[in-house]
Amino acid sequence: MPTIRPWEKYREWCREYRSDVVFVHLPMQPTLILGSATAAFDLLDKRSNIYSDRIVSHMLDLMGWGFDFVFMRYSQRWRTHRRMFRQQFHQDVVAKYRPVQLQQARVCLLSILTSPQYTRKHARLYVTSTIFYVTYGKKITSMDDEYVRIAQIALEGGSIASIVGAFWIEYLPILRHIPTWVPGTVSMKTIAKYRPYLMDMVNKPFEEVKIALSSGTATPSVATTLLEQVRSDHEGTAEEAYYEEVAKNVTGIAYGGTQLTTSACESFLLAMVLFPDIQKKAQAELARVVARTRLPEFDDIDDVPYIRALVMETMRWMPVTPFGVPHATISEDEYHGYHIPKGTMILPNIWAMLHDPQDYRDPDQFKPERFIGKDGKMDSSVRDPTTISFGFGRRICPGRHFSQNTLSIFIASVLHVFDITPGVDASGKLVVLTDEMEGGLIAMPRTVPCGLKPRSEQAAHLVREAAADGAVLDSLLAPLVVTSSPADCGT
Ligand code: HEM
Repeated sequence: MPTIRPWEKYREWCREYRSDVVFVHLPMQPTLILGSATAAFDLLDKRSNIYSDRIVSHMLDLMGWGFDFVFMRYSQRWRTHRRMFRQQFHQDVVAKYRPVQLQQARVCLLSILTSPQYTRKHARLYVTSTIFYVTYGKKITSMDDEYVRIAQIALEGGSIASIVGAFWIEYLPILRHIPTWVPGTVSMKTIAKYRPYLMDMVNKPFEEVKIALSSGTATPSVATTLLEQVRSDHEGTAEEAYYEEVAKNVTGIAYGGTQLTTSACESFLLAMVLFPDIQKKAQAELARVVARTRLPEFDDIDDVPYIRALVMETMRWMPVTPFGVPHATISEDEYHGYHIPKGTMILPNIWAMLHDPQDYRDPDQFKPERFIGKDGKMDSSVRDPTTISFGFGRRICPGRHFSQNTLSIFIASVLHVFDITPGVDASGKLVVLTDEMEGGLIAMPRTVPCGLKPRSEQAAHLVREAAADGAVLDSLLAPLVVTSSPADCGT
């Protein structure tokens, strides 16, 4: 199986065989690639009762990812985890996290104003600090924070372990018994390297919240809500330990989504430089609706259709999970005359679906206009890319509402305050940007601009004022203190 930008190869195969489904005979792993939205909806949505399983990955399992219901088999254990997670992140609940998202977006504006050459780092910090605050009530002021570093390394391990076809252990599980000192045991060495970080990522912050809760000093968060709920429902029962573990697991999962949301923020920044006319149009809408005398709020988003379309186009143009998370069949099936065996891995080629010229003309162009009708309102006849980019059926991303809010307020805030240009690298050369993506399960733009300049003195003043007048209150306010790390301009 291709391991570098596999989504492009998968599309090639579908074109070569003139089919929107292509069957690949991997050793011991029948695999079906879905190349069109129709095939994905037909199978993963309409037949979700048999298409909602996951393939057991020996790499992920041995690394410790069994806690994460993203990778769990379709089972009662998965249902319990998903239900508990959903209680904290469904559409109506996520509105309560908006003040944190807004506050962090403004901290991010101040950081960009102070050191635009670190824009990529600031965007990462924005998404990360938001999720850490919401899940653990923990304030994160730097990407050098111990917990952030642990989580980043753990996720790097997850991303590497999930590359389809990259590790022999998936096909020869017996390899797990070969000691790591034997030359060539890449799988076991990779597992041994990342597992300790994963354990710390899940356990450490949760244990901290538990201690704080017992001493009455915990900041309200998803973790405290879940712990209190477990205590009220199960204290003293045989199930208490089990539900507490579920609470720990679902809280630990949320950080996984930060990589994806960060990638989406980065794609937006890149698109604004590669398509400068779109940037100007979006800024004009914000100037008209929000006016230059204040910063955007969540309530403004309903009144700026072009910005909403721009958020949708960001999710379409550079999908951050280009082939989603593979599903698996629970029983055998038939589709368009093809026999699909039980246990088949299903790879939805999300990237190809979102670049299908039949649904999205000139798919490589960044054109929010495609989602807006002649009346200036959202055109519901054009397929909303978020019905694809967040996956399908019973496994659809349960963090999507939270993530969309994080992305929308970032986009509106940055565009209202800054002109986005390529920027210069450490040697003073203009950054050369490309629309290439890199990564595996999670993809990101290879280059990100860092030339963000305040649109006016008034815009810069608004950002400083928001910081000074207490709209953003505490130490979170401090713009990222950049120490010795090199500028992350471009890459
Ligand atoms: C741009 C941001 C995001 C994108 C594009 C995205 C996309 C996806 C996709 C494609 C899946 C697999 C769905 C399937 O199996 O068909 C998924 C699953 C999941 N996502 Fe997201 N996601 C994002 C952000 C988040 C965030 C912020 C969170 C947490 C707050 C989150 C939590 C989850 C969880 C828990 C699952 C597993 C669902 C299951 O297997 O039942 N995601 N996401």
